[in-house]
Parts: sequence; structure tokens; C-alpha cells
Amino acid sequence: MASTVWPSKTAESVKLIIPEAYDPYNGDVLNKCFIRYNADKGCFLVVSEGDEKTLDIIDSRDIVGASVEVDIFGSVETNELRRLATAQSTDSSNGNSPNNRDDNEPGTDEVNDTQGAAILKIFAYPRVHPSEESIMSSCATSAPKRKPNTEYRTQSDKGKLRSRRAHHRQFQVAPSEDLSGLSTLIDAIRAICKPGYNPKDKLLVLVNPYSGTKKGTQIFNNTVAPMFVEAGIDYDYLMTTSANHAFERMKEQGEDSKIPDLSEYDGVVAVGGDGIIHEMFQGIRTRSDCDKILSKLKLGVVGSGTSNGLAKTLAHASNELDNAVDYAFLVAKGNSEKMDLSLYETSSSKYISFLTFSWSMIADIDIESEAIRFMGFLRMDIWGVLSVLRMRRYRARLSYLPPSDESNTIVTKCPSINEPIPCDEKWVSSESDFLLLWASQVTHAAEKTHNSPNCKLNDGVFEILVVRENISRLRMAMILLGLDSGDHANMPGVEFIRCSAYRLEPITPGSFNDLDGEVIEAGPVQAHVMPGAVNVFCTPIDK
Ligand SMILES: Nc1ncnc2c1ncn2[C@@H]1O[C@H](COP(=O)(O)OP(=O)(O)OP(=O)(O)O)[C@@H](O)[C@H]1O
Repeated sequence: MASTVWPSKTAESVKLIIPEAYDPYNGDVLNKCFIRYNADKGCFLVVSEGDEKTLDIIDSRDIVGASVEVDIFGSVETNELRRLATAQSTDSSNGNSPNNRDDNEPGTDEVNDTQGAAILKIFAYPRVHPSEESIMSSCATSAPKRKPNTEYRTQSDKGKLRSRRAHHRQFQVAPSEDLSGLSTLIDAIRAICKPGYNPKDKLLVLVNPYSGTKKGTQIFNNTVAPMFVEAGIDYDYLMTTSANHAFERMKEQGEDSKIPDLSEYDGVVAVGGDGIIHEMFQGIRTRSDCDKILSKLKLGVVGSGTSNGLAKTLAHASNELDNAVDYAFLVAKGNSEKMDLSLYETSSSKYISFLTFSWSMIADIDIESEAIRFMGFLRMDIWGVLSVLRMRRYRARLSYLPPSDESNTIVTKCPSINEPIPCDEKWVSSESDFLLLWASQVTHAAEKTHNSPNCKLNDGVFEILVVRENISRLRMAMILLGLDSGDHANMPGVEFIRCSAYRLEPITPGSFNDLDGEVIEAGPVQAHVMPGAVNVFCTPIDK
């Protein structure tokens, strides 16, 4: 839990009028309460003045932001205290940021009793047990009465948890001449809830309206944009208008460009699938400042595509579920972590990869099933059955460099793909017939595919899942079925090769190379890990 010092005295001096929704003071608006912080539990308590009863508990891990608005004659005007507290700039150079404040909005520092009531808002997205549905929705004074939470809940047992849902709290601040305590309170709440958040950061959000079920725009408007405003995130957004738009947007913008260059942003958020992220990385790779951009950039993903492998991987690492609210929550919290990327090389091209490389059966399924793309993810199941019936074998030479103690910090040196693999004792090389070969840096290649359960975000290692010849169709079918849950990992016939670099040289003609779900040039391919090359928005639970 954050080590921020909670300003107990000041916080308790900020008196709030008890919301009508809170028992046992139903309707008695004369009573007041204040906010206390329990550092051991990481929770804020709403405590009544006088008898010090706990009226509500808000887990700091669920909070994405806090602000103050002014309710003038009963209508709340936007007037967020973050401007007072952080003096953050919301200057939006291309005019796309919805965070711009109209010039005629009063500044928070002008707030006093004669202008209206200050409303303290705390934006929380708890994950709740199905039986606790009743606490959902706002405790706003104007909203229907809801049962507040007066017991600590554990966040354990993910299986029983539902996705996050908005359960915001709002309190009218008791009239006072001095609002400096309120500013200190908001600052402290933010510092505890969002230790990784930098109010000066500016993000670029790329929305692919055509990804997956074409719900990207809806997800952005209904989930992402409101949550980012609550979280105080400053951002510009861009709806992609065609394939390759994301690629072009990531490239260096010329001096006379009307749009800001990527280097002017601190992070990029993709509302789309893995395809648009692949495009983004290839665009970044063309830049002369590629390494600098990658090390500075924070990448967020709100999966709204068909597969959403990266979004699912980040959610899985953070013990979140795979839906738009949980994905957006990870970005809104502002925590980030280093993630490995890799550099792939074919005979004529280079690619930055963030997900998986598949060859043989998985590549066949992914690429050949494009013919029935209209079926959504079901196409994979149908082609999976066909592939098991065919049991196509491909011969290849696989060479790899086992990980060293330094793999998670130092880039492994590889020969050029046109040069032979060094004949030293470090590289392991052999030729065999493969049914399946799938190199991964992530736990999930898709929302429903737990292909490499042991992968870590930043371990400097590829896990190559290999199934060689001589297993039965039934066994192969069971392996494919086990990919959903990760059960395949312990099945006979399944091998995992861990390495920091590898080269695959196909011998049987006709195989596909599938990188991050995109077809790339067929033939030999070589890759090495770029350890911790980029930061991703997530809150890993194993840290
Ligand atoms: N406005 C657009 N119109 C048509 N195609 C677009 C547009 N914007 C982006 N694209 C293309 O859509 C492709 C697929 O996008 P995306 O990855 O977001 O969704 P998906 O393929 O459904 O998901 P996944 O890659 O996770 O399976 C991208 O490779 C991109 O080139």
C-alpha cells in the first residue's frame, strides 16, 4: 500500500454532510461525517462526527480519481479541484481533448459559501461479489438510496468476482470559509489511490471503430472517455479511418505537421485489438528515436478487437477481468510496469513484436480461417477441428539460445539472419518434424487462449510451445482444447522451450509465419527479446 502520509487532522477537519443514502442517518442532513484512512487495510472510511460510526468503506485500490465540483443553485457545474491541487495543464493542442474547461467556468479558488455548495466526488470501480449487487450505483444525494459498504471485503477469489462497476460517492462539503483543507484531502486521496499517476502526463488514445464487433467507438464514448475524465487524465484521441492509419500516426511527424508528434505524449492507449497495436509498434520502429520513444512511452490497451491478447495478458497479470471497464480501469489507475518486446527478422524485413509468433498448426488455423472471419472467434474452433483431422507436419531446424542470468536486462546478441548460427556451446540446434510451434512473450495470445501460463511480463524470455510428430489426433485435440484454460501445459507431448533468442528455418515448403496475428514473409525467421523495452499500464499482483 502507498506510503503516503495521511493528513489525519486536516482530513477530519473537512466536514461532509452525510448523504441521505447512508444508514442510519436516513434523511437527517444535519449530521456530518469526515473521511479517515486505514493504512493497514488500504481503505477510506466515511465516519460520522461525534459517535464515529463507520458509514461506508471505499477501497483505495478501486478509486480512479477524486474531484470537487460546485453545485450552483442545485445544478452541478464542472469545477474540478484538480486544477487547484495540481495546476495541471489541460491545454489541448489539437482541440480533441474533452478535458478542456470552458472559459466561463469559475475557478475552484473562487469557491465560497455565496457561490454554492462544494461537492466532493470519489470515483470508484469496485469488483464485487454477485451477492453484493445492491451496493452498485452511486450514493449521490439525488440517486436512489443504495446500501453503503460498511465491512471490509477481501479481493481474493477472482472466480467469484464480477467485473468492475461504477460505484461513485459524492458528499456535499459542509459550508466553510476555508477550503484549503479540502485541497489537502483531495491531494492525499489521489496520492494514495494513484501512486503511479503523473498529472502532467498526456496520452494519445487511438480508437479503431472497425475492430472486433465494431464497438470501439461505443466503448470509447461510454466507458473510456468518462473514466479518463474522472481519473483526471489529459488526452487527445484519434479515430482511425483506415488500415495503416495507426502506423502512419506513430511515425515521426514533419516540422510542418499540424498534429503533435508522438514524442509529445507520455503514453498511447489503443482501443482496439492486437492488429492496431501491431501497426503502432511497426510505425514506432520506423522512427529514428525508436528506442527513446519506447522507453518513455506508457502503453495502455482497452481490448475491443476479436482476440485482445495483450489486453487480456495485462488484465490477467493484474487480476482483472477481460471487459472494457476493467481494461480502462488499468489505464485510469496510472500504474505501469515494464514489458518485454522482441525484434523479429525475416530475410527482408524487421518487426517489433509484443505477443506471439506462430508457425505450423496455430498459424494455419489463424491465417487459413480468415476465409470465415465473419464467424468471429468461432472460426478458430472450426479450423482447429480441420487441422487436427489433417495433422499436417512441417520439418524445420530450430536453434535457440537458453536464457542467461542477464536475459531480463541485456539484449541478446544474434547473428544476422543471413549468417549461420554460431557454432558455440551456447546455441542449441536440432531438426525435427513439428505439428505446432508457438513462441510467446505473453500469457494470453487471445482472451480465451492461455497459451503460455508461465510467461512473465518482464522476464526477458520467450516460451516456445512445441508439439512434435507422433502424437495421436485425440491427444492433439486435447492439447488444443486445453489452450483455453492453460491445461495443455501439463499434457504429454507438450514441450516448452525457454530462450532469449531463436531461429526457425523451415524445410517443408508452404508454411505460414504469423506474427502477433498478422501474416509476415514466409521462410526463415529469427528473434531476440528486447527486455523491458516498453512500459504498459497494469498493476501486476506478483510484484
Ligand atoms: N477505420 C478503419 N477501417 C478499416 N480498417 C481499420 C480501420 N482502423 C484500423 N483498421 C484495421 O483494422 C485491423 C484490425 O484491427 P484490430 O486489431 O483493432 O481488431 P481485430 O482484428 O478485430 O482484433 P484482434 O487483432 O485482437 O484480433 C487493423 O490491422 C487495422 O489495419
